[in-house]
Amino acid sequence: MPFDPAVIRASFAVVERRADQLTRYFYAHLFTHNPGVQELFPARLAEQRDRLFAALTQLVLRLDDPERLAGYLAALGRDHRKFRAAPEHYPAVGASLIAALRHFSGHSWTTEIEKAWTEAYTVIAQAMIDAAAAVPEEAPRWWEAEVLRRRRAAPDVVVLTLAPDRPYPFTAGQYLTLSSDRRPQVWRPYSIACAPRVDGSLELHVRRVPDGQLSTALVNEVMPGERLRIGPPLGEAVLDPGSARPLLAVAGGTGWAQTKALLEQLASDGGRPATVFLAARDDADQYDLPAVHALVERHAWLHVLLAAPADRAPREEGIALLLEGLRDLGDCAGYDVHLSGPPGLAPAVARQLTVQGADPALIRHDPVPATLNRARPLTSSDWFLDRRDVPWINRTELG
Ligand SMILES: NC(=O)C1=CN([C@@H]2O[C@H](COP(=O)(O)OP(=O)(O)OC[C@H]3O[C@@H](n4cnc5c(N)ncnc54)[C@H](O)[C@@H]3O)[C@@H](O)[C@H]2O)C=CC1
Repeated sequence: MPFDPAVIRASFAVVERRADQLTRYFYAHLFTHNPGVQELFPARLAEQRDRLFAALTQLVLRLDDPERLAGYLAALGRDHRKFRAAPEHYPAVGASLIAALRHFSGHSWTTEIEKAWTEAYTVIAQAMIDAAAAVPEEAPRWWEAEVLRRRRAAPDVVVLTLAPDRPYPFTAGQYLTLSSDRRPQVWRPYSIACAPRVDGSLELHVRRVPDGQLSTALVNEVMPGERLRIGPPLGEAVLDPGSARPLLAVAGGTGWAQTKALLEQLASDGGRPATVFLAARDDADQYDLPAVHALVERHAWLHVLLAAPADRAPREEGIALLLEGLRDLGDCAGYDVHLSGPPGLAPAVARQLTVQGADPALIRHDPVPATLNRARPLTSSDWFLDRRDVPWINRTELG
């Protein structure tokens, strides 16, 4: 690699806490210097800003692992075909990114850092451009998909069945990005909730989130017969194809979608011992129980444990209940572990299962959003103002 990953990482740590301002500055810079580009972006940029920084964080995390970096960049480059990103757009984005990094690094910005970022961005952009160019021109930039069925599974959750207009090759455990003309230019990721099917249809589980532009449209407005747009499949949290180890999956809320796909795939591969912890906010929030029961009845190798606190219990209670249930499992050595659910779940559960003997190299989950990495305090007063767990108190022992 022409640049030093350590220089990039150290410089990224300086701006990480200012992610919001940095990305705001980035887009302002990009739109000011490139009139017309703004049309490619959604009207409400707030969530888009978060996504840019999340992608940047994923890149920085992979800098030391050229193979994983290459895979990530190739998928990102192919995915950007759906935005009609062209090679000539990349220098403009690079210039605005470096301007933003420089602005928020203050005095710590040096010519050495600028050189490292410029070189890193050149490598990143070229890898994305090459990956996009390697896709045959006639290959779809996105797929049109008709909503075949829409089932309201809980007051704020719908299960959608989609029929893509062309074959949609994917591996169980992957996710896709989805867009609707009801919210132009807004693309959101959803795990595919099934293994590949003979009829080519796809299942998605969508929960309406507060202020969620697309999820609100999908849960409240979208009807069977309507057409949506889906981007190419993404994600690496798939089954290890060569593994004969037992599987341990932990799913929170609609994270069940990914687990369900993995279980269907295990079943079609002949099955192997699998234990699933399925956590919800309360009993009524276990939105897909008929499918869970059907899987358990059909497959003797499958064991599912449901974790749901009493109605309207505080969120912390749901988390505690899940972690307690996992603790009862005891030794977790030798499992393939799959985690899916809200952003905090994977780090918390991975930490606990590792203590219980799980091998960190066998734990898989989708990337955790960058917002979780922003907890690093800027100053000592920040540190005192932040609410945090006190690590030296074991709450369960106190109770
Ligand atoms: N592939 C994936 O990882 C997928 C992730 N998701 C994400 O899953 C989330 C689903 O949200 P909701 O359904 O609202 O779930 P939720 O926020 O209601 O959580 C469901 C349950 O998960 C457990 N949980 C939550 N936070 C935890 C933590 N920090 N540590 C340990 N356990 C925790 C609790 O038992 C909770 O009751 C969304 O953020 C969505 O983006 C959804 C689909 C697939």
